[in-house]
Amino acid sequence: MTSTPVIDVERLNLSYGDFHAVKDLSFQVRKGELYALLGTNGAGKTSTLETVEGHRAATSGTVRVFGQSPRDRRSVRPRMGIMLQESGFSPDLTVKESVRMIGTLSRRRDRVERVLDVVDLTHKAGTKVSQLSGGEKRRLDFATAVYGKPELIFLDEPTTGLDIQSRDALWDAVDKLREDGSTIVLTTHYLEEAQARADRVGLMHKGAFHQEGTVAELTRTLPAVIRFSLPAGAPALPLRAARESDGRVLIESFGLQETLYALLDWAHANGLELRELEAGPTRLDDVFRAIGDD
Ligand SMILES: Nc1ncnc2c1ncn2[C@@H]1O[C@H](COP(=O)(O)OP(=O)(O)OP(=O)(O)O)[C@@H](O)[C@H]1O
Repeated sequence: MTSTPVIDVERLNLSYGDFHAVKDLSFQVRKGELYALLGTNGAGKTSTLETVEGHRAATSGTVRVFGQSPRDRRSVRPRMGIMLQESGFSPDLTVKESVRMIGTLSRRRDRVERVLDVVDLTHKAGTKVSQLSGGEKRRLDFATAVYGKPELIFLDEPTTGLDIQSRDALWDAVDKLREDGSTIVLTTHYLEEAQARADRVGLMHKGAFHQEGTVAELTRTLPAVIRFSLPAGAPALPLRAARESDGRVLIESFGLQETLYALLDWAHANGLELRELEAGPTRLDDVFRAIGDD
């Protein structure tokens, strides 16, 4: 039996006065998935998520979370952890008091010490929020998502301002939550993080999905890219190529391996070095760039 999706959005519309911000949007997130809701600025991601989180009423359409309306806060809210871009902890509270407050507000059970350990703030337990660095504040925000290991977790730009060690630690913690069965909804402008971790991506533009699917499904629509520099006076290339503004050669290919064979054969036969050679599959960045202004 296929279980009820954790999130089920059907023909969601959101308007601000005359402005139609979200247009007939439908998507589902299944149990255990990491779903990345991505998009251009102003695409409608925040508006959509606020509705799914129960903070905003839909203009029309239906939103179900665990099969219920997210506006039914008493039953749905304790099951979701929301890491906002800023949690707004009181600056006068200590880190430990803030984490304890998450427990009171969320009505989930956990040990404050365990949560402090997960977000690596044990050594700052007695420090006031106002005295934390930007990265430490962000890790405290992350505690709202981790506390009580909720079934559904929203991560809004979770790694902004974090150094590489803290980023890795955050993703390790997310991986552990997923092993325990949590479902994750991620928004981020760090596309490489979504590329590496999302099971599926909903890519929004101007209130609707431009594309939705796995990363492979999204990137398959664009060719892979090969870049390199050639010495002056090199013979003409045997493949269709363009020149980038910095003079590097750019070749696009839907058959990366075959094209590379042809290119390397040609370079070898002509005794040429392809300097700064890069070749790789299309990335989510490229899919974003291809959205254009349509
Ligand atoms: N309270 C509001 N009143 C009027 N318009 C709004 C309001 N909130 C959002 N909008 C508009 O709705 C559109 C969608 O905004 P939203 O914040 O959902 O986009 P987003 O995808 O989260 O954007 P970003 O990546 O820039 O944060 C934007 O054009 C925005 O200007």
